[in-house]
Amino acid sequence: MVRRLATLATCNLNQWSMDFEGNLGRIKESIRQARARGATYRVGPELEVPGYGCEDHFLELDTVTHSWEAVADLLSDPEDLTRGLLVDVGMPVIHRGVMYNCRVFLLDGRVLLIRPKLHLANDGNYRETRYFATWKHRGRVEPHRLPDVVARAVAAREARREAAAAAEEEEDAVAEGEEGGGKGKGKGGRRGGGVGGGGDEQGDVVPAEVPFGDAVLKLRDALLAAETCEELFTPQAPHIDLALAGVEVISNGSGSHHQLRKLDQRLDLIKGATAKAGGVYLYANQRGCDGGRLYFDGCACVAVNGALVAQGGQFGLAEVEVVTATVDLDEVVSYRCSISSLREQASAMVSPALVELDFRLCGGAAAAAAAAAAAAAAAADGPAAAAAARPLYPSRPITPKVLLPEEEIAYGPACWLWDYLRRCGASGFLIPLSGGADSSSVAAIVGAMCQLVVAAVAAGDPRVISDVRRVAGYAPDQLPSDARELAGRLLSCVYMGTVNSSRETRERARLLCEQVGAYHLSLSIDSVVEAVVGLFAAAVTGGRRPAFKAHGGSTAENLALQNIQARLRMVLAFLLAQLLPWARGVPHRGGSGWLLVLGSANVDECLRGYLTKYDCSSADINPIGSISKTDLRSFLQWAATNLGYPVLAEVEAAPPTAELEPLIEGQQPQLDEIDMGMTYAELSLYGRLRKVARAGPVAMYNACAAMWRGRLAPAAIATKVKDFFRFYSINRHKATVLTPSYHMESYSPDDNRYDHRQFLYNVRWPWQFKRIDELAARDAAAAEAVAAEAKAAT
Ligand SMILES: Nc1ncnc2c1ncn2[C@@H]1O[C@H](COP(=O)(O)OP(=O)(O)OC[C@H]2O[C@@H]([n+]3cccc(C(=O)O)c3)[C@H](O)[C@@H]2O)[C@@H](O)[C@H]1O
Ligand SMILES: Nc1ncnc2c1ncn2[C@@H]1O[C@H](COP(=O)(O)OP(=O)(O)OP(=O)(O)O)[C@@H](O)[C@H]1O
Ligand SMILES: NC(=O)CC[C@H](N)C(=O)O
Repeated sequence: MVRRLATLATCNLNQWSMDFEGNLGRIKESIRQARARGATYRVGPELEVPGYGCEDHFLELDTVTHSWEAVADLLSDPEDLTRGLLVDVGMPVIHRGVMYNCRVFLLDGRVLLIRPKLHLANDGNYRETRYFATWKHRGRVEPHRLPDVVARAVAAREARREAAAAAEEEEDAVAEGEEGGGKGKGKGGRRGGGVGGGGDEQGDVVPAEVPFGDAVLKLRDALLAAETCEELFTPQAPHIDLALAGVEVISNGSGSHHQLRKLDQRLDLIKGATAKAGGVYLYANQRGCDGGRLYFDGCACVAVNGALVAQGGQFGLAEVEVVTATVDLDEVVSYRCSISSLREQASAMVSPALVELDFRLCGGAAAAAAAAAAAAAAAADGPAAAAAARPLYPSRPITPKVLLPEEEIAYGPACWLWDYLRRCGASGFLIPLSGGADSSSVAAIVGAMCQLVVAAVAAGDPRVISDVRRVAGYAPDQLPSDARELAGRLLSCVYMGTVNSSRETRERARLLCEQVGAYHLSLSIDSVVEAVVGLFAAAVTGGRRPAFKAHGGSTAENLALQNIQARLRMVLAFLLAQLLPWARGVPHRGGSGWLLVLGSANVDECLRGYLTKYDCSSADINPIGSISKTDLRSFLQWAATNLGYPVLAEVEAAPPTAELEPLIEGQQPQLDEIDMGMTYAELSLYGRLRKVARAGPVAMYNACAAMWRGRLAPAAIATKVKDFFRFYSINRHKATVLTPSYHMESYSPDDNRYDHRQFLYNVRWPWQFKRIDELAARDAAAAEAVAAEAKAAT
């Protein structure tokens, strides 16, 4: 018996919002790779044509027009990339005056079906309902008129193919005499029975209209349908009805961002989708920084009947990564038939809207053509590729690869930084490096980036090679082979010490630069601080100088003297970023280049406001702005060994300090957790309760009281919660100017895109705090009553 075996392709693409040319190039490359592996279906990420993160650009009609232009280019591509390969791309489409987030199915130079998204993503960083509507006419298909640019492209391809066929016939006639030259010879013999596809050899008129709706593609040998990203996450996910309706292949083109420890959830959903109802599930995703704070973390994969059979990388520098699996569609039928309850539900299912298509996923003419293309590519590529083109066997289940959180912290931000650097025109990074945990983590992440770049160069990635040559200024015959050498070109760090700095932090900063390979400067900025304070005293107070608390000054003086050190560091950092390349004589595209200033405030200090507004926490971008101190500390431990920067273990072990107040007997008196009045562990808890668990002050008191019952008195818990809300609200204004950060943590307080709240509060919270006090009194009385009862019982 002939099994229904099909090779199907999905991919991770590093798209860049609004870069239509680059995006189309990457889409084409993924199609080429899918063809070379003999695939008959290729699915790409959500909105891959314009890029997922276009945001309000989606409101510009240009964005839709350019997307169609790109599709037209793809359909009429001289390589005929859609011949014999069902291509499924993501783009916005306007239908009857409404914009939808769509999948567009292409085959043989034609558009076959446009499938709009049914459930939009609108939580956290997602705002899809701002641009798109959901498709509400479930199970219905309507005609959609294609724009002229597409109709013309279809016609141009038809004309080209007809001309080629005529030329071929003429050649055959000349070579073989009049008996040769049968029509359609060697073309696979498909004939159009459905909409759009399959009629290309019959000289059909170009269809100006195509079906639009949540239809299933009824192929000659399989049923195939799409769901899009968020739909997988919904309680009534479309894949359930699709599977019950007998759809064997379900694809999901996604634009899904990285968040620490999130991959597990995504894989569970994908495996769960096919474990319950059987089927083949193909997941495609964007990968990289597409121009904003999010990092899309790829992980394209294929699951069959609850087991993962292929998985692409989560982080990586390759712009195009195609993942293929060979699947046995009969295994899907067999799996489903074996579950009685599934049979019962499936038999009650009403048929979905179908779009018929004369095309086979398995073994048919298209597959043969694809296999021939694969064999040809293999022959050209040598024995390894030839092996890949041998007869089909179903892909076997694999163990899902899920990275440690420490690895996610290293490689997600490292890849985000690489995308940002190569796309923004800078020649490297500048880090104001204090030798503390935060800025050291950022330096280590840049080191990890250099390691990834060197590995990609060694693997021969042409894109990385050309990017690194351009950004780091290598000569045409030169390439980086050592991550430390590359770091010496791309990373400059500056320690800006004062009399309040310790020898230890200065030394750790120096050592870290040595281990990473970064260019290092160590400065004393006392004279600059002195100049500014001196100016203030001369101009404002007639020579009376502010003093630190340790020297008898007030709180206001003490804070002002700290903040001026911190803010001057920011000014110096930007000056150095502008002029260091010039000072070092580094050639960069005819000039001397400039550096991106990296910030390193972590999520907890932003939440509490424990930072000086517009000091070095203000930078161009911040790779760790939404990572908690707790996670950063385990990252440092991991990186000391795994990235090969041993000094990070010492950095991690040192108590966090701002080093802004005078040393007392050579010791640093200012420790973060004491200064803040709360620990980083507590802050992390408050952060999660506030944002993830949506707790207001009273709900947070109740949650903490439940957690800390018996360990802390209710009044003490009430004080902690009130302290947190007081500091949070006093400092909320700082969140409005946070440096754009890689978004990694669900409790990020990033005011700009993610955590939308007011920034002027009544910091006494009179209503809420009174309620907390009442609850604390009630809890204390209850605890006393329990204790009294227990005492009476003994
Ligand atoms: N509601 C409001 N809306 C808009 N702006 C408001 C505002 N309230 C104050 N402001 C402005 O903000 C200023 C106060 O903020 P800012 O100047 O930052 O000063 P501030 O928050 O008072 O002090 C900075 C704090 O961060 C600590 N620090 C400093 C350096 C490093 C580290 C560390 O991370 O280790 C910590 C330092 O010890 C101190 O506790 C005010 O002078 C005012 O200009
Ligand atoms: N002595 C210094 N030299 C260079 N940069 C410094 C110095 N002190 C602070 N900075 C910069 O200012 C930022 C904010 O300073 P802060 O004292 O708040 O450090 P932090 O957020 O605790 O970070 P870290 O753990 O890196 O010290 C630091 O992350 C660092 O980039
Ligand atoms: N683009 C989307 O639909 C993404 C939404 C989804 N919840 C995710 O984070 O992956």
